[in-house]
Amino acid sequence: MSTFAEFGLEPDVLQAISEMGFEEATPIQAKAIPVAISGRDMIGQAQTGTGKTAAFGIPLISRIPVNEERIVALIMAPTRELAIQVAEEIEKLGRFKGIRSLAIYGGQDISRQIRSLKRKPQIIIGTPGRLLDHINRKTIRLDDVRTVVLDEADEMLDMGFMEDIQSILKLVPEERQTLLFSATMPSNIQRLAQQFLRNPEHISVIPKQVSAPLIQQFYIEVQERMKFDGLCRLLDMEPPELAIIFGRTKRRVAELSEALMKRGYACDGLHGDLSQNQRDTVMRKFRDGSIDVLVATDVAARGLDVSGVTHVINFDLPQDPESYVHRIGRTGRAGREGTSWSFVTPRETDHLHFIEKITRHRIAKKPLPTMSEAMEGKQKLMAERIIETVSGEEDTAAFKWVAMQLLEQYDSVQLLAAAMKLLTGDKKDVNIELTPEDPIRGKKRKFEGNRSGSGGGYRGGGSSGGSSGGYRGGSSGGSSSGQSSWRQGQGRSDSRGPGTGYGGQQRKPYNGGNSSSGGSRGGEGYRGGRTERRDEPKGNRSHSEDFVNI
Ligand SMILES: Nc1ncnc2c1ncn2[C@@H]1O[C@H](COP(=O)(O)OP(=O)(O)OP(=O)(O)O)[C@@H](O)[C@H]1O
Ligand SMILES: [Mg+2]
Repeated sequence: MSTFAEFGLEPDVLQAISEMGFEEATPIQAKAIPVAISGRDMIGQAQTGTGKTAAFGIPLISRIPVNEERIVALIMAPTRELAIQVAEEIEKLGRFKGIRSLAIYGGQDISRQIRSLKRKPQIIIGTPGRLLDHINRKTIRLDDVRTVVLDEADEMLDMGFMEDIQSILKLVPEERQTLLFSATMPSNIQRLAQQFLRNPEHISVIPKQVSAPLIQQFYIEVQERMKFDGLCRLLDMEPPELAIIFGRTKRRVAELSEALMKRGYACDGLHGDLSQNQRDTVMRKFRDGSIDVLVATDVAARGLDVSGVTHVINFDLPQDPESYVHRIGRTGRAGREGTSWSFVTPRETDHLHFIEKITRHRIAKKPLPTMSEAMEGKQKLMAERIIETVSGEEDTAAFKWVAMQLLEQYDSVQLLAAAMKLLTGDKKDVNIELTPEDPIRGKKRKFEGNRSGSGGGYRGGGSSGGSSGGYRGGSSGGSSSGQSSWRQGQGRSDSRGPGTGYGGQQRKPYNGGNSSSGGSRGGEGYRGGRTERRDEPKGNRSHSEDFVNI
């Protein structure tokens, strides 16, 4: 358990941390902050939702002189939404010190970004494509950059950003610090690390199981054609506070969000075919709770941190175990609990078992919710809302006269039942037809089963020893990280009150990261041999638009 004061941070930075509601450092922060402040290169791996952003953000801000007027730090992230979010966190952390940061991403008016660059930010947070665009226009110079952070580095490689990253890093002085962060470290990351990092410290607080510990994971075996009704029943049976539903392709997400809207759910879709304005609007609505269901492609799988996400639903299974880990990691964050559901068609059960094997976590099978379970869930929600309204502050005076008149003529139970039926807004008669998706081909990975080889897998750093794949629990040195109970003391409070059935969720003490030593069982040798999961060829890339095809 570490308090932030132990790192010898400046008062301005400590004040910012405290105003953000952080009382104790998370395990990755406790280990990474001192190393990063010392200026060393580092590979940092820790479960989703455990504060990796501040783990690199705090040292970054601490190392920048207040009166610096040049760009001295660069953070790269794979998606626009993540760049925006990381920029917001950096902004908060650097507020009292007066650090200026700027997000640079595709889809946003470039001249506006050029105007903002005149404010002389010290930290740039960007997606690779747009960054290169600015570099080529000479509106961004990297000659003075002393620290580079690659957030979700493995995803950036996977999205085909290797060349862009190479071109960008060539322009950064060699005398620099490079930090690389992700919850997953497939073996291709080694290539990147070898090329760009110098004698990096491996810091990992991944226990045997890489997925976040506070997520209950379930799956439902369901025929493709039953998925949509199954989804509606699930949402009714277990009404989420906020939910993210992942679909495989952009078309799928567009169809699904439209279908859910038709059935009366407050939802919207997020995918790479939308304009940046539309994407921003959807994210804003989701963050402020005007919608409670976000349907998204994997564009939302990495890094996004939305307080109050209680459920993640894989409407379609992801292609690879890393995606699964990151997708479900949108819930169960910052010491809170969450639930994930995955729909698995009969032909995909092998693929699900493969995900279980690689993530070293059993996913419990549950039956498809029945219509009556769904109805019960809906009614319970309605009853809670009514009670909340009756006992709350809400002014119902305007309706009382009508209520009294109705009660004179009709039975009270009948009246309330009718009102609830109307309130539930049941639109299950609305006919919905989704274009069916092919099942994920659970094809064998190239290196699967290579038990003796030097195959990849999730490499947690830290631990020495064997070279076979699988998840490596990294912090073999018996870290003190396990029992800390970091959580936010204040700051992001949930706007929603109790009554949705999830509002009063307790924050649990953090108990991730208590890694057993030498966590590797070795053997899976998974090398992330990802088949194309995206629905657009890589060739469409241009530097003026970010390449985001999900
Ligand atoms: N020390 C802390 N105490 C309490 N809350 C914290 C602390 N550090 C970070 N948080 C909060 O935890 C949440 C998750 O943090 P963050 O997004 O950095 O996680 P992450 O490890 O980067 O996850 P992912 O792998 O999904 O990107 C954020 O809301 C953040 O504000
Ligand atoms: Mg992150």
